[in-house]
Amino acid sequence: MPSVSDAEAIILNLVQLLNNRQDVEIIDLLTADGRILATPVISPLDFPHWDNSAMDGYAVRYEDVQHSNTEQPAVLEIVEEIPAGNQPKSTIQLRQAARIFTGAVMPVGADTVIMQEKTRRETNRVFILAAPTKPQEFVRHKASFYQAGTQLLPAGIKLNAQEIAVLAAVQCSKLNVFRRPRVAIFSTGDELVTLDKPLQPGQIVDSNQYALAALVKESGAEPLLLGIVKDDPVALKQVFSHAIANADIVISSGGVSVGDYDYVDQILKSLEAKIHIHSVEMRPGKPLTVATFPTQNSPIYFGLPGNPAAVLVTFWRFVQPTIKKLSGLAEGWQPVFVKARSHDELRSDGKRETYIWGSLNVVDGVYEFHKAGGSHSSGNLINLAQTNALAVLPTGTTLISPQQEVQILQLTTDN
Ligand SMILES: Nc1nc2c(c(=O)[nH]1)N[C@H]1C(S)=C(S)[C@@H](COP(=O)(O)OP(=O)(O)OC[C@H]3O[C@@H](n4cnc5c(N)ncnc54)[C@H](O)[C@@H]3O)O[C@H]1N2
Ligand code: MOO
Ligand SMILES: [Mg+2]
Repeated sequence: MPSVSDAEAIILNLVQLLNNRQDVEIIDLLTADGRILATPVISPLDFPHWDNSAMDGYAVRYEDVQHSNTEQPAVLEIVEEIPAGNQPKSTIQLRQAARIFTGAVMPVGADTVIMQEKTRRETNRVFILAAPTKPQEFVRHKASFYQAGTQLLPAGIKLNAQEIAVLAAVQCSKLNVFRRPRVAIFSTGDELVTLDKPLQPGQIVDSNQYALAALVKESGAEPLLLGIVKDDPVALKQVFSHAIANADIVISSGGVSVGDYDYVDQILKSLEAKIHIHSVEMRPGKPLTVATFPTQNSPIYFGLPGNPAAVLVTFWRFVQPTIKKLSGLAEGWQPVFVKARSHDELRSDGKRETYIWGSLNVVDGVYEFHKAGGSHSSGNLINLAQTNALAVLPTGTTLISPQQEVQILQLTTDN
């Protein structure tokens, strides 16, 4: 049975990245947040586009004001007023200044701006009450932030507000992003019903389908919901075939253990799948199955164990990084681990790497993990609500005492 880190390496090695030519769509900038840029962006514009003032004040020649102070202020003639958005008309000569405002174009001849708080004005003259600390003070020079023609944004980054602002500033209204990965999801089990049906004895709601749909969307992919499939090899094979043909990743839950009605293994064999993982040394999630198929562009198949907590834990640990890596993200698709102080005692039998759900908070600037109250059975989904972290006890560790340090998997979808 592979360890969790061996299983992770096997899985991430199976990922075929989306292609930056075929798997691209053109979208409007207003809908770009959260998408992954497929083509680098180069702009023909310099930033700033022209020399401009960083302050409301006066554009001057440094040589005129370098020795100014309150006792002996330089006195300059104001020859022009330049609000933002206007093109200056005059050239600033010796002992001249232009009234200027933040963001306005610097006039030719001036090289320095004096903020208005360091000046006194009398009609068309300005007294400079303090020398600038250096030549060119408060001038934002053309191309000092970004030079036209160089790479502005690389491919493979996730677009957030910062990048969208940059793209707007360079007038990029349409852009190439990777299409969202398609993830087929189905649940297996004769006991499962949709949530709108009255529950008969022995039946439960197929909550895994809802959990997985939300997880897939949070990871930036598009879920293809294939519903509930009975524990029937014929029906299962049909849904498997449809899923394989229509998705980049296929996820099923249930039916991967050793019970008489756990048919997944049998179906995979009949589809000539290559089974890469059959079980993992972890709790919950031991019977995780991972396979690929002998088709071109085979999706990666994840047979997640049916227990609701096992579904979430194995998704966070293995499926989410797989989706993110496949989606074109150049980096930052790996799970994020942090160290925290455990508020509670955490226990494991030490036989498998154990994931204990709870919440991660910052207390006095230090991460603190609180174990969720209630049962930590992998069949219990109730106390998973309101959690945001998993404490990880490696194989061989049986106890983490209160206040002891513990490794935490953060359950953020963003990074
Ligand atoms: N003899 C053994 N029995 C089990 C083993 C084992 O090693 N030997 N492993 C246990 C572990 S660990 C897990 S995890 C489960 C995995 O079971 P399956 O993947 O075969 O899943 P099922 O048997 O179909 O269901 C398990 C459990 O989860 C509930 N379930 C299933 N699907 C859903 C759904 N869509 N929504 C909500 N709940 C679901 C189902 O009713 C069962 O209670 O096997 C153990 N047994
Ligand atoms: O692998 Mo499990 O421990 O019941 O989820
Ligand atoms: Mg079973």
